[in-house]
Amino acid sequence: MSKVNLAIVGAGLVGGDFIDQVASYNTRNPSTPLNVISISKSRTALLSQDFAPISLTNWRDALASATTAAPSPAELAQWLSTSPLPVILVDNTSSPDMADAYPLFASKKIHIATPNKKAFSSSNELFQKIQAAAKESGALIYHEASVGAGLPVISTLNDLVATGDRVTKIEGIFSGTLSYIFNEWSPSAGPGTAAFSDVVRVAKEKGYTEPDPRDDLNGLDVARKLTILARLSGLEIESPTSFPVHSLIPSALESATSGDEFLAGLPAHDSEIAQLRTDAESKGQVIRFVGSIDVASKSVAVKLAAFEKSHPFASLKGSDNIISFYTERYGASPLIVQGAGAGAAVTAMGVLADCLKIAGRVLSTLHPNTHLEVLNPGCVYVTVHPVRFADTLDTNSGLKRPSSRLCTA
Ligand SMILES: NC(=O)C1=CN([C@@H]2O[C@H](COP(=O)(O)OP(=O)(O)OC[C@H]3O[C@@H](n4cnc5c(N)ncnc54)[C@H](OP(=O)(O)O)[C@@H]3O)[C@@H](O)[C@H]2O)C=CC1
Ligand SMILES: N[C@@H](CC=O)C(=O)O
Ligand code: NA
Repeated sequence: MSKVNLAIVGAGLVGGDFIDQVASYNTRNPSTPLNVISISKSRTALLSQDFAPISLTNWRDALASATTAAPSPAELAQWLSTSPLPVILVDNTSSPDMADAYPLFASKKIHIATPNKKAFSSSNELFQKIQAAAKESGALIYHEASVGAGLPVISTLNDLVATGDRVTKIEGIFSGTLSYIFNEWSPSAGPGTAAFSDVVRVAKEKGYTEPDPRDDLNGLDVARKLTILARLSGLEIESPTSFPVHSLIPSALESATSGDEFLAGLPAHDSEIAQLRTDAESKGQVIRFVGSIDVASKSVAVKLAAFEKSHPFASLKGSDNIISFYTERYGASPLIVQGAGAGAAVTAMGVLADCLKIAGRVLSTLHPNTHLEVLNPGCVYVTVHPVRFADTLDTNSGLKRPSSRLCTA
């Protein structure tokens, strides 16, 4: 057995690119393909019969004409628990209902790869339940793309923590949307001339924003990312609204009933925010939207701040994120991760890389010279070590059997 089944939920910007990347991966790796057994949107789905792989040729047309109702998370979990192969749920939605069902999926040993921040950044209770269910069943849960899209942010933090380094502070620009908006609106190269509302509209057109751009502009998306990183650094964060978060939503637009209504009303507020830019420029500074976690004082904050043009945050390009990890080992010279932090292709890449890591680790349990060790029993991150005594693989059942043969690896 060298395959896993993938159940994909969400086929929008990120999900669509993800499916295309899986199709391309399977073409390049025909002997070890990722078997896609379902693709669902909010209302309809393509579901495999008997877990046979779905053809990804023309999947968009097939999904557009599908009439099968999308299964509820509980129905999906029930079906996937009968999969003859290990199965990965790929949640490419931003749905809180999906996030709420992670404990159920994990309890059935359904592995999860996702860019959806909700499960790890909502209530601490949900976060704890997911960890407990994963620990109990051995389900692996990877969510690299939930912070900084495909950039290695979560894996870097986990490596720092797992190797015994002490993280003291994390700070940076965590929103691709807000990075793009402020890099364009308050450029380090010269005086900014663009209207704030125009730049927001282009950010949405480029696919950087959340499905509803207010989720970026209200600071909540950054707050969710900080919540995830703070929790992985060992801080107990009750929710993403339990610390100060700056919102860029004008108070008069707080009651807008849709993202489109909000965007239509935004130009009327361009001059309010332009004053901030004028003030910063008069001091030779630029405005950036930043997040910080101070581990020692347990303080987390999302804020607008002015930076000298020589500061690394001032010279970012496009939708780049920049994240600085200050730790005991790195001393005064922080470990910095920088690059595109939003967009369909780089986000889907992060999700696919997580699927490959899960597949590699799940399948390596079935191979003779490696085994899995859960580093932190409350945590879902694992590493692979060589073992001295090999297990033999029963190729019919796919189960490991202990063997007394000494492994030479
Ligand atoms: N865009 C980016 O740069 C980044 C995005 N992310 C995250 O990736 C995720 C996806 O974002 P994006 O692709 O932009 O969003 P989209 O709105 O483009 O796509 C969302 C998809 O999810 C489906 N969906 C929504 N709710 C449900 C549900 N309850 N059950 C089944 N399907 C559902 C939608 O179906 P339908 O079409 O029927 O509505 C749609 O196919 C989000 O969590 C986002 O935060 C993370 C990093 C970067
Ligand atoms: N809207 C988010 C997408 C990634 O999480 C962002 O702009 O960073
Ligand atoms: Na990432």
